[in-house]
Amino acid sequence: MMIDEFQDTNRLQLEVLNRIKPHYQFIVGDQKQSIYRFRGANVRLMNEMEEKAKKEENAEAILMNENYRTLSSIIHVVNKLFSDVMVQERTEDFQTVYAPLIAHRHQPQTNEKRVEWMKWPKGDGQEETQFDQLANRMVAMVEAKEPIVGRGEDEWREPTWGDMAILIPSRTNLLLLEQALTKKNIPYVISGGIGFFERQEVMDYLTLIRWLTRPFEDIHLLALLRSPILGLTVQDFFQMNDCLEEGQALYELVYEQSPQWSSLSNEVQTACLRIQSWMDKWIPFKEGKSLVDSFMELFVDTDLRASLLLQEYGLQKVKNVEKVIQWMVDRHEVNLEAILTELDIRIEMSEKEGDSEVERIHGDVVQIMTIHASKGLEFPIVFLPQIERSLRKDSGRIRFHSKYGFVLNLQKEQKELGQKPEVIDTPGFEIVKSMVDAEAIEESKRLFYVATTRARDYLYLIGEESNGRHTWLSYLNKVFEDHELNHEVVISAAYEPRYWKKTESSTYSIPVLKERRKLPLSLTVSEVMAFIHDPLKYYQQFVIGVPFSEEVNEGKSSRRGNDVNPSLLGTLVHRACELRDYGLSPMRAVELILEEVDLEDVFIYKNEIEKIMDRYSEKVRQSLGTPVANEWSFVTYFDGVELIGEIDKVVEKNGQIHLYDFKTNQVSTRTSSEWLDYYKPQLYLYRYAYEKETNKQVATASLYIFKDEVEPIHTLTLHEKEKEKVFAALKCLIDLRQNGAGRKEYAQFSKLK
Ligand SMILES: Nc1ncnc2c1ncn2[C@@H]1O[C@H](COP(=O)(O)OP(=O)(O)OP(=O)(O)O)[C@@H](O)[C@H]1O
Repeated sequence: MMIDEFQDTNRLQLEVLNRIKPHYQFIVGDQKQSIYRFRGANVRLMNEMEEKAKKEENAEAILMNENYRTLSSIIHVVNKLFSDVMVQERTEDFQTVYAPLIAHRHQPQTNEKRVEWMKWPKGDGQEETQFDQLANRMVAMVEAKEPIVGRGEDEWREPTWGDMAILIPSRTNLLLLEQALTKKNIPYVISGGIGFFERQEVMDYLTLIRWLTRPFEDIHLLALLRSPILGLTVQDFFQMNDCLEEGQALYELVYEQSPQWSSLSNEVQTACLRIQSWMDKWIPFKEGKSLVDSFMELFVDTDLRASLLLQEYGLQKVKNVEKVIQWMVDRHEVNLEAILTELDIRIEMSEKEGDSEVERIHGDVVQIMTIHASKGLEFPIVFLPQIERSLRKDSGRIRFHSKYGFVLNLQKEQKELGQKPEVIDTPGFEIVKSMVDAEAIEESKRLFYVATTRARDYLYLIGEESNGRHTWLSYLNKVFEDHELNHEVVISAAYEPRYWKKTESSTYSIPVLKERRKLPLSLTVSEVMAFIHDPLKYYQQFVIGVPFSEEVNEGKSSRRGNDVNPSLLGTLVHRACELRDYGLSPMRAVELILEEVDLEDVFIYKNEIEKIMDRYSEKVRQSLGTPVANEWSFVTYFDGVELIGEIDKVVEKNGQIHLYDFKTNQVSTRTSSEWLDYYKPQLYLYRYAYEKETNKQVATASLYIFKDEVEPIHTLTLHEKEKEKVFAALKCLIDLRQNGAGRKEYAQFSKLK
């Protein structure tokens, strides 16, 4: 049995191994890289295993400290640093002994320094952050075409963006880093597994819950306005900003309909009104029937559920939100704040998860990932920011230790204001706490080791000057003084702001996290139709996912009294026509389809369907031709994008293929030729799809309008110009979607239409 990455094993896993009792075990691991303590990994096990192998007769421990990855001058620094930081001999079982690496890869010039350290001066009023400085340095490298990088020892070349990786200790300051890179036009991509809590729909729902707990806090209010639930753009925010009076809070503008509103666009006003209506209903938040019901109701009320269902994999997305709702309910916490606190801890944990199953990105872009995610990977140039970051200690007030049992330190609630709170404290608490802290410190050293050893050719470290203890910066400072590292490390000067000039040939747009999450684009034919007829409405419905309010109203009013639901009627008629094609009598066909659905007002539907079916007589059907397919559904490709649709009927007549799109509910508001005009783009797209997928030529594509008693068939007359226009519109739509265009861009198309 062979086991790799053994340093990340926990006791239970080891127990499983012991029970399997393999005849031969081959275990590989590196104590220095044990970084999954939060998930139960136990560095002691590797230590124990090593000791055992040394002692046992039929076992052997082999030290593998040859390094073929990293240039020798970096290895020298790493050796000096970690010989000092880690121990030479263990005094505690969770410590890591440092065995120096033996460098096998040598650089072209022996005395060239390959580790750089930027001591970023601390200053509150400073305009630049360490991330800006890091970005300047990156641009400088590409401009100056150094340091050269390579594989092995013989091939050397100039550095490119794709050679660089920024490894971050956590995602906390990711936004600052992204801003700095964007400002300098540096192309980048964020890699790493997207955890459950980072899914767009889950984040959107949580944005809603966060707002619910603190509706007057700008950050939560802004997040909600910006989320796809309300979908305001940055431009909208500028508009709101212009509108704000001095000293006025954002919530005052949003929650109070004032004369100021007249200078806000309709979109912003609508968003504010929607948020106000939620405010009236939901705040202060009271659990109604049950917490789960309230959470679900909120999901529905805000239209988030409906808008998810309209999206691709809609049902899956709804299930994901329901899962997070269940997760919150299962906390059994006293209030929303407490649930959110737990949630933040959970998210903080999952940030580290992602392991090394990170797909490598191809292309000339800088990669950003957490150090945990970089494990097992290597990059020519590694940038390590925030080395001043202090250790995050576990703040738990109740702990368990195998020797001391449960220990705790809890404050009782104050009986009266101003009274000193009573503390319940067990004697072992401080001892256990300091032991756990010591373990955390050791793990933090190992994380630093993992980060530095990802570099093949160059290592750049940056951190704000600080006096924090147990920080990576403090280790560097100490070793630097003790070992005169200045022969091996460049102490970097501050680089002036530099901007990468976007050249015309540069094809890389900056892929942001949101884009990486995007599923491959697929469009339905009816979606394309919606865009062609009203781009702005399309944006609202398909991009933001909010149904048009007037449409919602219309939909409701049209179902009043004895009216039938037109789309259901359409479906039923299609199905009945299909059954007719299979040879069923008209009566039997109608009977069967009505049995399939459970309808209250079945007679009204029956009546309507029969009226329509009368017109789809035997004679009519035969005149159409021999059926090839009913409801022929397709997924075809156009410009690399999926195009999805369904053709009601395909027939063959005199050796030629004809396509029909049945229209059962078109009423007298338009004439048949107006309907044809309206549906032309759809017929062009159907022709395209059928020909592309079957390699057969289509002779005609027609609408079959049931309510047109005189002449139900309306055939598309092909016009090259018209066809070009339809596909040009489709291209525009693809372009807008792929570039994440906002309301403004769609609005422009509305004007052009
Ligand atoms: N014998 C060798 N000769 C030349 N190159 C080698 C040799 N062995 C490994 N390498 C190269 O060294 C690099 C590191 O190898 P590998 O990923 O197997 O090491 P590792 O011990 O798993 O590293 P880590 O645990 O630090 O991630 C790779 O680029 C690999 O191609």
